[in-house]
Amino acid sequence: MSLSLTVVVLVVVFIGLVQRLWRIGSREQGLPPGPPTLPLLGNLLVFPRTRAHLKFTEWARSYGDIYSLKIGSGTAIVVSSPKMARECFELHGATTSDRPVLHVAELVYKGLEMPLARYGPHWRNLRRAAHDLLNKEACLSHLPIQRAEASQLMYDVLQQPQHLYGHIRRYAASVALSVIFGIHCSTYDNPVIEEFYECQRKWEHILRPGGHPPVDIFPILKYIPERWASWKGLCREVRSRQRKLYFTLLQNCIDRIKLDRRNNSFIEYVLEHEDHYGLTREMTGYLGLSLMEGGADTTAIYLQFFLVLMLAHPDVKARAQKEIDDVIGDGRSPDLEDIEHLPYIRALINEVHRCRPAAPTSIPHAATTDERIGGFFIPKGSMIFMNIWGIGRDPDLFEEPERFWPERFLNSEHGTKPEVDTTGCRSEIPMSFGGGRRICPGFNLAYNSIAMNVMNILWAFDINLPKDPATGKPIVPDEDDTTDGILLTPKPFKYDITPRSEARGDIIRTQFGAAKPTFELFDSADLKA
Ligand code: HEM
Repeated sequence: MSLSLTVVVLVVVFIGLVQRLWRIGSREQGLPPGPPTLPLLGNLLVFPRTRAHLKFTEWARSYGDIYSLKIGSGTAIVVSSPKMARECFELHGATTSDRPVLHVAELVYKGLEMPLARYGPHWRNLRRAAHDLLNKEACLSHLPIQRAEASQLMYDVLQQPQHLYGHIRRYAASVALSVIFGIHCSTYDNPVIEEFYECQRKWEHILRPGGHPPVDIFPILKYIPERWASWKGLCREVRSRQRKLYFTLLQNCIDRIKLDRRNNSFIEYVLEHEDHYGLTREMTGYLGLSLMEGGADTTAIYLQFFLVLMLAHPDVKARAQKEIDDVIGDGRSPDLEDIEHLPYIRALINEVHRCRPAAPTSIPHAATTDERIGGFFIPKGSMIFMNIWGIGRDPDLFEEPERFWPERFLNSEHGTKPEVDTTGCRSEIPMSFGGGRRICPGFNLAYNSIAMNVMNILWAFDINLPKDPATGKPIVPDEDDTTDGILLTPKPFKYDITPRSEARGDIIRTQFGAAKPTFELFDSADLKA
């Protein structure tokens, strides 16, 4: 080959390479529309690093209920209507139920935690076991401890109203610990509860924007030595602290079985049926961890938002309290069955879910094969977000979507405008629990906790805006003052909470006293304590 021919070949190869590289980051033929891309980077520079749900929702108004974002050569899909969510996660559930591989999650969980586990036999085994704990009938057997815990929450608020925030967090973690590991934690400063929330806090710190470099987009960053990568040390710390916590709780269950002192906790049951569920001991430990992580924070967040919304919307609170007074009165506190007779409070519960979903962009799913959804091409490996926040605020679906207005759920089962076609929506499960095969398995347990405590709080307490001592003006909480991340947690807020009557205070005290035998079963369960 002559020199000039070699040069021509090299130039052609070079141009070909440049063209290929240039195409990286651009939107492939057939993908859903989306914001304009840049060569190599795609939408990386505009991809929201904080409060992603707000930008996702703004883009949904421009690009529709399914749109795409390019992140380098990768693709993210955002789904923003109930109809598209159903098509994507239910009709195509066989191929859209995977999770994206996140390097930091691999370092902490090694693929064993259920919410982030890949779609496959390991996840299926965990999910099957979780279903046996959390299905509607199984949740009936958790009602005694849930009722006892709810009575403690009311009692704690009565005794120490200034620690409302901590009481709610204790309640949510202790219900999950009792049901899963058979351990009741009577105070917020209990070491198990403290360690649980501390591990959660550290994990959220790693996941926060800037908490680690974009290792999933630039895999070469994985090889940065640990002395220059503090996030790696933090991942190791979280992993070891979590293992210590959850495998100690697991050991407690093993010891109780050995001593024949079972208290019917879920993990005791799983330990005796590991073969049936196809679980190793390691997986059983991570099952307990997954359920704790999925169940405690989310329930606490819901109840905290409920209180913030009651403070900010006294008219709604007053209507809900009138309803509960008419049905329950002064002589007893509400019970779970009462919810059937309280349509306004049911509507209020749905409206809190709509306005303040705990996980506004859910946990991302991933596609295991090339798919066609909504008439568009969805490539294998795409990350798929369910934009729960955007769905709840779609003006085509909801009248005055920014308004906190429970009445919308009185007029229509789904809270949507009358002309909206809701065929196929799962009426019993609000969108804030995700969708498809990965839909939250804890819905029934969460629903019972939420219904009991919302009714109890409205019945027992008046929650009002406190006055600024300097100006005398009421301090209205900022509903948007939350942490940022997969979960949006309201920051501690100011409030005035008082019992609604002496008679109701007495009922709370009596009821808490009557709950003691239920707690005893779980209090004596911590063999190490
Ligand atoms: C208000 C309360 C709750 C909310 C808003 C909530 C919300 C969610 C959401 C949005 C997902 C992701 C669904 C998806 O990928 O499509 C999820 C998953 C999950 N939740 Fe919940 N959740 C709540 C309570 C609970 C409870 C009480 C438990 C268990 C005790 C629980 C355990 C889980 C687990 C294990 C997953 C992972 C499921 C999987 O990947 O297969 N959650 N939850």
